[in-house]
Amino acid sequence: MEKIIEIKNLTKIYKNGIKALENINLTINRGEKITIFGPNGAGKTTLIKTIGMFIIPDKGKITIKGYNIKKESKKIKKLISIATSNERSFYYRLSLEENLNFFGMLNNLTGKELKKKVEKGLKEMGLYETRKIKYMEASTGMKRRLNLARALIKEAEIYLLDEPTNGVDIETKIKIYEIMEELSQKGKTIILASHDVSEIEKTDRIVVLKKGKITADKKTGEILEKTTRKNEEKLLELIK
Ligand SMILES: Nc1ncnc2c1ncn2[C@@H]1O[C@H](COP(=O)(O)OP(=O)(O)OP(=O)(O)O)[C@@H](O)[C@H]1O
Repeated sequence: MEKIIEIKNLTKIYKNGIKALENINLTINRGEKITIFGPNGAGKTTLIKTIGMFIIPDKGKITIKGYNIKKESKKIKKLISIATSNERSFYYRLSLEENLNFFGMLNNLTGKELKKKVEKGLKEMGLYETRKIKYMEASTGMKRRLNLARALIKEAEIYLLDEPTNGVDIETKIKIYEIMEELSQKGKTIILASHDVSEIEKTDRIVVLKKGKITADKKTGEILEKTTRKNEEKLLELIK
């Protein structure tokens, strides 16, 4: 298996003294679908954002496809696409469609390809009808879906998705799972931060974080049963 992400002795301490990540060691292979699972405040978002280069770690090393994130961030930017909640980097006065167009252009999409991808993204996320609404006038759910559409239209090798189906309706949820499956079929690596059983079931591996430390790393099938009934209890057992 080809290693795509290697994390060694990663530590992140916020200015308020909170150690959000402590000595994390993790290797992720190309094409894996993996969930970072843990209770509130465990460090999931911090880990996702550190891999996504939004957060600078205090200690440790991350390499992506052999590139060091400290020294070769430009190369890595092309390889990753990230969707986190509380996204602030949209233009408030632009419409949903204009925001996606702008982002597509930043990612070197032009002409027909840009148009096609933006349209597909809007349709997949159920935003086509409301595409002319200004970002500042969109509902929270629309903003979340736009955030996902933006992450999913980018041609990347690694998709980092922080609770991707949180706050979206069932139809969009199913669509997101379909897209995740499509990406996976193409050999893309997908990393989720999640509490959601149905989301976790779609991944192959579960890495459990507790108070900034990895406490378990298992194949999803080793933990969860095929029938989903008891799975919520099993996941709770892991973070007790
Ligand atoms: N910008 C920040 N400044 C200071 N402390 C922070 C900051 N962001 C997160 N923390 C703290 O770091 C710890 C890990 O937070 P993080 O958001 O990574 O956890 P999480 O597992 O994603 O939680 P949740 O499931 O609630 O989203 C928490 O104790 C949190 O309060």
